[in-house]
Amino acid sequence: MSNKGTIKVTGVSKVYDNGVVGLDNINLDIAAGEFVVIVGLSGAGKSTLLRSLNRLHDVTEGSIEIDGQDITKASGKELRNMRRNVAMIFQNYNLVKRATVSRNVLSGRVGYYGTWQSAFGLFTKEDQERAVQSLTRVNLLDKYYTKARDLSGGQQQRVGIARALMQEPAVFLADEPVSGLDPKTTKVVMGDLKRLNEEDGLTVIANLHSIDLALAYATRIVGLRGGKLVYDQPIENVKETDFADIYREAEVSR
Ligand SMILES: Nc1ncnc2c1ncn2[C@@H]1O[C@H](COP(=O)(O)OP(=O)(O)OP(=O)(O)O)[C@@H](O)[C@H]1O
Repeated sequence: MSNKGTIKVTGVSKVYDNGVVGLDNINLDIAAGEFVVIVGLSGAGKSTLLRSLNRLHDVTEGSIEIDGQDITKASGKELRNMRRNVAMIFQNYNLVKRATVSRNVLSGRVGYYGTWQSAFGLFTKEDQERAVQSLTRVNLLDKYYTKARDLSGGQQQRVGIARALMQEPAVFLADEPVSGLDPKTTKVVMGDLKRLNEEDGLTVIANLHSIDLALAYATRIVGLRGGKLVYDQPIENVKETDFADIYREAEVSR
């Protein structure tokens, strides 16, 4: 089996410019195809960890190997290639609201094009076909020509998933992907993520606020508190009572 989709976080700390410690010496080894849910109080460092994994921001210390390559040291073309491999969906979807669904989905492909090609929207036939396939996988092909702003929140998030799929990633980061969605829509979005995880072997790492969702979808649960990793167990070992400790206030005020 290839190691596509493995992540090795070693001694990672992140101190923001204002001195706030976002992450404090995180060590984490994730195998390809895991569905890791990160839980913890607001401010525990969950988003900081996700944003470090695709280098949306730099870390202060430590290394993050994706498929054996350290993304914290990569630059230029190498970094662009690594970023393609690590797709992300966001709490607020980050779609271009006035653009069509197809245009939003195709934009997931820009990492494969030069600047001028993507500026003029010169996407190849293959990529247009790829967009059709991505939308089909989230069951939204009928919205191909619809403007993103005319979709419900759940549909917008699924467009976000289709857009992320265009990168052909091995790793899928989901930063609170279902907050604000009703229970039924939440199930559809989480179901899409789980299906991609199981069918394509995508490594999924999701920040979630709901313990029930964490228990329902994760193969492994990681707990953060005050920027530190305080819990890391495969789902078989997780007891509901474990969460009380993860959700305890961090002792050190930051
Ligand atoms: N850009 C920033 N500049 C300074 N401090 C920041 C920045 N982003 C986050 N922080 C701080 O870093 C810590 C971790 O924040 P982070 O957003 O990672 O937490 P979180 O667990 O994702 O919280 P939430 O569940 O509310 O999204 C918090 O103390 C936060 O205030």
